[in-house]
Amino acid sequence: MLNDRDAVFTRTLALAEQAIGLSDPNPRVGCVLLAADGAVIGEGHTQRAGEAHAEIMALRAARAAGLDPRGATAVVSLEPCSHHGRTPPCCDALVEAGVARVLVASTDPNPQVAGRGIERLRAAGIEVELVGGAWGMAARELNIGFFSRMERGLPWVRLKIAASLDGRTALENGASQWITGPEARADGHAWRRRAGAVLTGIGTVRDDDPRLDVRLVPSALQPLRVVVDSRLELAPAARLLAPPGLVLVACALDPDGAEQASRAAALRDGGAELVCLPGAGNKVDLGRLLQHLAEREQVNELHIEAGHKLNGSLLRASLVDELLVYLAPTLLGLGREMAAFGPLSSLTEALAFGFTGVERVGADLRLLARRRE
Ligand SMILES: NC(=O)C1=CN([C@@H]2O[C@H](COP(=O)(O)OP(=O)(O)OC[C@H]3O[C@@H](n4cnc5c(N)ncnc54)[C@H](OP(=O)(O)O)[C@@H]3O)[C@@H](O)[C@H]2O)C=CC1
Ligand SMILES: Nc1c(N[C@@H]2O[C@H](COP(=O)(O)O)[C@@H](O)[C@H]2O)[nH]c(=O)[nH]c1=O
Repeated sequence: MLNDRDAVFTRTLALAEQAIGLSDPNPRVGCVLLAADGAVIGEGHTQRAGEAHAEIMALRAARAAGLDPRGATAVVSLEPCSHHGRTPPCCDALVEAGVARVLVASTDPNPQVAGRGIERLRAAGIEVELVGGAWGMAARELNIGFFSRMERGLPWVRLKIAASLDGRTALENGASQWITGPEARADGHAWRRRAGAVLTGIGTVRDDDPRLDVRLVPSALQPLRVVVDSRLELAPAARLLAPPGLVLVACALDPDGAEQASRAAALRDGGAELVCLPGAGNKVDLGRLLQHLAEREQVNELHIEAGHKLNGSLLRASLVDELLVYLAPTLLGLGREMAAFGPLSSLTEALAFGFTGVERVGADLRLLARRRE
């Protein structure tokens, strides 16, 4: 029985959270169906892309329990879809089911459809309330990458760094495994799971031969692995070319040019996709790469685990929205910094972030900070 609005939206958002690592590139949405007395008659969340949305799952659950959704209130975290994508519109399903009222936490940020679902439901005689406020913000926060892709044509870029207390991410000789403890590393995988892609630089692949997959926490999906590799130096034997998941190599050379055609062929034979995005100084254009990831690969959240050079370039170009920093209670002295940029000539040039979270994870600290405009 959910009579209280906060309780019902808490449940709706908890359902939506269950779509993390499942529904990408579709948004994470939850739906609760309530009878007139507040009894929950069905609930659901978005499934894999191409499969049922939250509203359909909730209607199915009600019917499977022998309960009639006619006259019910549907509580949804995001406006029901009104268009034919890979599945038919949820609005039509709610209308056909005879739902009397719909409470919506947030509108859909997709400019082509925003507000249309609400209009369509109202046109069918359903009472619709756009609740917004704190619940609208919570629905948006859970889908921060989807909103970013729809509103800016860019993924939400989260840079993960594992560092010592004195800010070192590796020793001078490149050794870095491991600075943080097992709990922090598993937590890092939970953040990888939220992302449509994990991005790194060729320097990290050379030094660490990382896998960059999600394996320390369960996940239905694996993120795309992306390597910034201007000169196409990635070795076909690199571990990240092994399953699971796909790999995209971003280079600045024509991959089919005479000199690198055989290297390109070897990478393609290994299952990698290559994209040529040349920028200044014969390096990959990082801004165009982010656009490519949003537009072509439909990446909502981009998780970066790169070394100091690529981190520095991304930060300096204001391409990072959020920092996810794990701090280990150790000092490493001289070594590689978090991000190589500068030197700045004045403190007013500092890249400014605001802390949004701090938590102890095992023996380490996890800090979250967002870029200040
Ligand atoms: N503790 C931690 O959280 C982590 C630590 N590490 C450590 O970091 C070290 C590796 O660092 P690093 O060598 O800096 O590796 P990076 O992952 O930063 O890769 C460096 C490469 O990134 C590319 N790059 C940098 N800037 C640009 C730009 N503006 N445009 C396009 N491409 C760019 C360059 O590739 P190209 O030359 O092809 O243009 C450069 O060689 C290792 O010791 C590793 O263990 C790595 C990841 C995380
Ligand atoms: N050293 C370091 C991290 N390093 C990051 O993890 C990558 C290895 O990923 P994988 O091969 O999937 O296990 C490595 O290349 C680097 O990006 N991460 C952490 O949580 N803590 C650490 O101390």
